[in-house]
Amino acid sequence: MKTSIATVSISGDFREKLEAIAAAGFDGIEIFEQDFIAYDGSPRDVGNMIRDHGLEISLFQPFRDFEGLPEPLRAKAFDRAERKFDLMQELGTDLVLFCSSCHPQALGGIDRAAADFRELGDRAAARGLRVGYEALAWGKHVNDHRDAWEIVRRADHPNIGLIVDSFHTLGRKLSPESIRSIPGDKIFFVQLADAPLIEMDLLYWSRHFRNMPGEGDLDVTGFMQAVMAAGYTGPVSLEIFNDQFRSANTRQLAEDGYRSLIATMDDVKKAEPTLKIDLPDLPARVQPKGVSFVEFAARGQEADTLGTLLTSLGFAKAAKHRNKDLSLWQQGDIRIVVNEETEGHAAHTYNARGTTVCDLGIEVASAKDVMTRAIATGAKAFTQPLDMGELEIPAIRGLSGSVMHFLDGESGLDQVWDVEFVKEAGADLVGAGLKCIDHIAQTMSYEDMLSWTLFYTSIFDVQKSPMVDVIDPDGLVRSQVIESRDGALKFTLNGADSYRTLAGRFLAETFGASVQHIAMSSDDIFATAETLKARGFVPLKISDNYYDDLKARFDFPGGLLEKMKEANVLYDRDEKGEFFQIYSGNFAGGMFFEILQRNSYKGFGAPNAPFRIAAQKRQLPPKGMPSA
Ligand SMILES: O=C(O)c1ccc(O)c(O)c1
Ligand SMILES: [Mg+2]
Repeated sequence: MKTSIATVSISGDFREKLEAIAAAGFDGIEIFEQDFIAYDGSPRDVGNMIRDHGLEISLFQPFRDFEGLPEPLRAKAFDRAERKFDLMQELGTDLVLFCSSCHPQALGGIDRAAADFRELGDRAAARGLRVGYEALAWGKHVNDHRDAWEIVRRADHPNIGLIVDSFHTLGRKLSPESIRSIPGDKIFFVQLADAPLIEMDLLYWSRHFRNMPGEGDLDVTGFMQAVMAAGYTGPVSLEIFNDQFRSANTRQLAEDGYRSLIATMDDVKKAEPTLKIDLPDLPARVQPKGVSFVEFAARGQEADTLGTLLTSLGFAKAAKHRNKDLSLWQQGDIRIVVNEETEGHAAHTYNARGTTVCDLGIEVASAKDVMTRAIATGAKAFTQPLDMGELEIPAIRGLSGSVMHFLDGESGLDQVWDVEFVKEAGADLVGAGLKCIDHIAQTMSYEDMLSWTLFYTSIFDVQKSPMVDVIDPDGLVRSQVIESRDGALKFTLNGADSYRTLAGRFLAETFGASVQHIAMSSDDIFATAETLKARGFVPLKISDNYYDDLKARFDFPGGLLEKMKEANVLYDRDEKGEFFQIYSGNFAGGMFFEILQRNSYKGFGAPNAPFRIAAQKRQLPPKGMPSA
């Protein structure tokens, strides 16, 4: 299976785009004419530059407003086509996309359009070129792939074929099923794009909001099943118009594109195993079992401060690594590793960002399967030299330099704590009732949210929630939940637009670190609060106004509101149950811990977020001063 991507899909100048597209693993590109025109180089040089990157030109596009014109416009359109045929031959590509006409003087009529394409087919054939016809969702007379196919069918010319584009079909809510009955060899090319479901003008939606398959709400997999069932054997190409992508990181976008294409085609293959798809068999998305460990990079005084905070939270230093400067802090099923090494990945992370989370360990059924799937979808394996007796725990680089390890029972990797660590004698493992990690909150720039979501949803069997807005006194933060079906693994992704928000300040102060807070669950938050108080833990102080408002919104059994106020507990309720939260103060440039109790409640306390953020901001030093 050949993969391709339209140059308009990603940011950068022409050369940067090519480098990123080639590095991400694509076989070819669609040259979007504007990108070519903006480039200062001859068509031959451009063609050679593309081939020097190991890429082929799978398509040249778009040619607009061709069919159905009255004379003399018609003759002019053919002349224009001949000029572009010249260009294609210089570039070295044999396929061009003609999109359905939006010309105000275009006359309708399927047979008129078919006749135009038949004549065009003769002219293309004389040069060994092929023309594909695409119905734009907003075309003047042709805006449905079924009509475009009827024109191609009646043109009845070997050099004239159809181009289908998932956006134009699915965006108009047309069923892709009719594509199944088109002869596969008459489909010359297929373009894929997803989009979030937003009610708006089709053209505007298409030109500004398309995104990578899997990032939006359209059934791109179902569309592609129909195309493959037709017997299509050509390249599968991405064509994304997105305002945000035009300014985002070029390499990241190209990697996202490749990841989305492979994951989508794998979905197509799994949904309809009888289809012929030339793609290696991949393990299915992996069912995560939970967070095995969270590793902080810290050093000296900062490591001591973190240790003091962990102690006040009920953790005990349970073990030390045999060879390395790693401490294991434990409580219930929660493991926090503090890495004070001065060489290697944690040390690099510490040097760049200060105390921060440098690694996550995820428990899975098969580490081998998750690695195979992650690597096939473009993730890079991460390795470090091992000392004697150390286990090789498979790992990949996540986004923004983070590292994710996979531990399983299958290969005994979950025994690492007994194999590599030595228990500390007399560690107080009674704790404060914290049982397990409920969720991990990652802060990122808003433009990186789709990349992270795609990263998780293409590897793990997880669902994404709709995005919600969280109001910070200094801006908006967008929040999205990524959650496994049974809730064993939950991430909340927070996207900051402005550096003035709490999330944005964290990004600025930690140079783009990712994990900002870790939420841990208790079965009895008030008992936990008592123990924590005795251990010297200082909760985030919540305003009295908050409790007055709670009193107005909910009926509480006698004494509960007072207990919450006393312990600075935040509260929420949904149709399933109740939710209690306590926050720690900030440490290390804006990180914090959350303690929570869920009584069947499914959410994350979103209504409390603005008040929690405001309280956290009161703790910060004045703007412009570094935080503790
Ligand atoms: O928005 C457009 O004009 C446009 C052009 C070419 C395409 O292939 C397409 O899907 C849309
Ligand atoms: Mg298209």
